[in-house]
Amino acid sequence: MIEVRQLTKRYRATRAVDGLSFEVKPGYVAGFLGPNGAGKSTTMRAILGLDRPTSGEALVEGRRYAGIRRPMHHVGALLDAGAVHGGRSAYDHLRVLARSNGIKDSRVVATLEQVGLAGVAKRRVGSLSLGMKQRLGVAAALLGDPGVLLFDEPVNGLDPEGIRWIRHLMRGLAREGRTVLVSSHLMSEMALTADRVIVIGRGRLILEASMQDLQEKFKKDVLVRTPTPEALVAALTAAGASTRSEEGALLVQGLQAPDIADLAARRGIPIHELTPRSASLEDAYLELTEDSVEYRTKETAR
Ligand SMILES: Nc1ncnc2c1ncn2[C@@H]1O[C@H](COP(=O)(O)OP(=O)(O)OP(=O)(O)O)[C@@H](O)[C@H]1O
Repeated sequence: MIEVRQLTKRYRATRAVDGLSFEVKPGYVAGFLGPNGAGKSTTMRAILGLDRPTSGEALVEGRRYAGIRRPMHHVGALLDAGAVHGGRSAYDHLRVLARSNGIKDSRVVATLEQVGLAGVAKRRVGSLSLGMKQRLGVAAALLGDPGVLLFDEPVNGLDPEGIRWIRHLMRGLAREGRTVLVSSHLMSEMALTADRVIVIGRGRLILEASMQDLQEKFKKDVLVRTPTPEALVAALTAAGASTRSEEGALLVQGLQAPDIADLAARRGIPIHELTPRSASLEDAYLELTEDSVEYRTKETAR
């Protein structure tokens, strides 16, 4: 479980995070979305005790990170996969981490297997490809078998095979009952991975919802074609729907497609096409974060 409560982090004049509250429960992958500079990394750093909140708090399994003894047993994170000591072997890199948290060497072997790096365990970290470094970062996060996992932009720079692997891994971790928080710029990526989304902009919460509710919320309208639009508009308006015309079709809001069909049938109005339309998730996301992006653009232009 992750609990972020009224979290604020200020850097001089910048409010990187501004009174942000949300929760992630075990058994779910939560997608953490927001435009550049929205405050995602700062929030994750606060959860991991790497940044001190100006006010508010971020708790992992009910405790502040700093108060957790041997934290790798409780929370694992993949932040910047490139930021590892290049001179050590993959095995030694993990062994140093493991020993600092009282984790047995046998666990190092097991996690190297789990992430598919057993064959390159003796290779220097510096010589590994970006995809392999990403897997090594994941191995480090999993070492202590933690209940909470944070991934900051894990698919950045990965090839399609690597992306599919990470997606699969995160879903599997949630299925095992772990709490997974993953940041991304891409709603389309999150649609394939996350059960819930937390969207932030300018350090504030814009939306926290299940992926299903988000899709429902952005159902746009129903496109209807009929040879007798006047009769249908009158019937729909009387039923409380709103309509507008576009390129020979009617766009109807306020009634679902089956209700429109039933209504038309009752009145003997012929229907030639009936198509429910929803905004793509990417469009929905852009609409949600539009204001925050504008704000940032103006701010940097100053
Ligand atoms: N150490 C710091 N010193 C000063 N300002 C900072 C620092 N870290 C972050 N910021 C500012 O805080 C804001 C939030 O940054 P943060 O990196 O958390 O956003 P983000 O959502 O992770 O962005 P991105 O998607 O680009 O990684 C930005 O305006 C950033 O410039």
